[in-house]
Amino acid sequence: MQSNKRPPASVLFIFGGSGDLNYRKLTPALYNLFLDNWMPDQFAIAGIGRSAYSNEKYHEHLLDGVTKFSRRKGKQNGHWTDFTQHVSYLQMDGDDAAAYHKITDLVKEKEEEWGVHPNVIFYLAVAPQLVPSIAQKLGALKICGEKGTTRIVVEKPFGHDLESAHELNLLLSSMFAEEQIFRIDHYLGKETVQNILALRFANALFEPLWNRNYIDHIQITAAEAVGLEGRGGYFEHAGALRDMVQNHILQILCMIAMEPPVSFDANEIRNKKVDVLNAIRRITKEQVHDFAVRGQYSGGWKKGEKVVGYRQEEGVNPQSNIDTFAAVKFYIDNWRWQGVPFYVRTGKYLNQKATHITLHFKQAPHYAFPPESAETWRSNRLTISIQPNMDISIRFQAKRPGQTMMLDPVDMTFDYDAAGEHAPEAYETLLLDVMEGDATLFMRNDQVDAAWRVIMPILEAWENRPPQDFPNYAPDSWGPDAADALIARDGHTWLNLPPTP
Ligand SMILES: NC(=O)C1=CN([C@@H]2O[C@H](COP(=O)(O)OP(=O)(O)OC[C@H]3O[C@@H](n4cnc5c(N)ncnc54)[C@H](OP(=O)(O)O)[C@@H]3O)[C@@H](O)[C@H]2O)C=CC1
Ligand SMILES: O=C1O[C@H](COP(=O)(O)O)[C@@H](O)[C@H](O)[C@H]1O
Repeated sequence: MQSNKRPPASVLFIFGGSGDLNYRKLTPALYNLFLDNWMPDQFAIAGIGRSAYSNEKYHEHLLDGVTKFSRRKGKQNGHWTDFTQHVSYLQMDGDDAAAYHKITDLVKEKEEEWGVHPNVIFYLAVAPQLVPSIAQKLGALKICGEKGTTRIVVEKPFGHDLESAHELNLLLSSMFAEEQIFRIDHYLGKETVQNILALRFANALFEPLWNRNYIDHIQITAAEAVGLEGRGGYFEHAGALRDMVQNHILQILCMIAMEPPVSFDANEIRNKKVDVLNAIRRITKEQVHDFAVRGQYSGGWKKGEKVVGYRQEEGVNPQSNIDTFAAVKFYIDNWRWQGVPFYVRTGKYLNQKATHITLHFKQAPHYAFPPESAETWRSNRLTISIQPNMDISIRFQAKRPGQTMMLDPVDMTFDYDAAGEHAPEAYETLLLDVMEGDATLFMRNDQVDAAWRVIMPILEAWENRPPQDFPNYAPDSWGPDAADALIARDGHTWLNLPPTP
């Protein structure tokens, strides 16, 4: 094990300790931090839920999740028993104020055992409608007044729309200081997303090109091959625009479009990002059909397996108008990006899992080669692949070896995959940041509001005008035809990268 500068003593309460997110992501991440020697010397983790579990049964349940979902794929589970010495389960109803003494009792017990006052972290991995009720009860606990040492982590979606997000922000800030509130967006913890900052701001090479003078347009794709995975009840109240665009995709867009930060101070980075959100052109509800496309998958075949359509999924209204696909064209009205379209798209049951950003450069000002020398001469592009491929690739024209002047596009690629299973998962990075009190990769209240403001006209237009053509795309496709038309109107096509061999 390497020797790391580790966070101070911490007690972590996970509301939703019996839920899916903890099973698949949080506990595997915490166990990896433990194996990599990043957990504090003194720590305790308490999962909270109404379900009944003995500690022993709870550990078994969590180990199952670790074996299936950890990046280590079940390797090094030999240290599991050591880890579970720190993990317990508290059966309680988050709506029952009388049960909250269980929390203060555990903190007190650990304080006495360790002889220090620990960080107390409340991770709210529960449905969004439960968040206000739990937050209110936590706010009433005496330990929550202790600024700096008590933190609350709120999962996405943060609110349901601009108004509810605003209310939630008001509620949280009436009980916690801003530096105690960690609004999580797990995309910001991904290694390849963080690397966007390194690529842009540690290299002078790209800066002169990174603007409207050289960039023709930008595409961001966050395609998912999976469907609902049992989350119909949640998705029916969300939809792809809320689930992915309002948060993950707009955050990536901010990192691509933001101005260089003066320092890596949390507020400096967040200021630069919020400037981008505030500069995104507001469209009216009437303009929405020119800028946004929605889709919903039908039943069909997915990699040789028969799957049901969205409206037949469990927990879904058989007449549902919820979007499982969304594509939007954004403009950023500022000096750097005037006139450069940013096309973004996301969807469930698409042809493959692929998250990537491509910057398509303008054509060379004068092309002296014979027209037949190349298939296309607008082929300069920079691709940042976030997942599952993790690489950065520059495409340019090169002479085909031989006696004639024929050109071919070639790729120069940096493979981030080399770190393989050693690269930390997003939730590892973010949980460590919470324990250390570093909010750089978390959303500030004004960022959340600004992101909602960007998508509200689209949400409102979609809610008021039912789609006439749902379902409108087949599983294993790249979404509805209208999404191709959205970008084709401007003379472009979506870039679908070939799958990993
Ligand atoms: N799952 C995922 O991949 C992702 C989830 N998220 C977000 O994480 C949050 C949780 O999602 P997920 O884990 O999938 O949801 P689940 O439905 O799997 O889990 C919900 C959890 O909430 C608990 N719960 C419900 N009611 C109460 C109550 N009254 N008191 C105490 N606990 C309660 C449930 O426990 P019990 O029934 O035992 O009470 C359960 O542990 C959501 O906001 C979701 O959007 C974000 C990104 C990805
Ligand atoms: O937040 C969410 O993200 C996942 C996709 O996350 P990824 O890390 O696998 O790309 C998405 O499936 C889910 O619907 C959404 O809530």
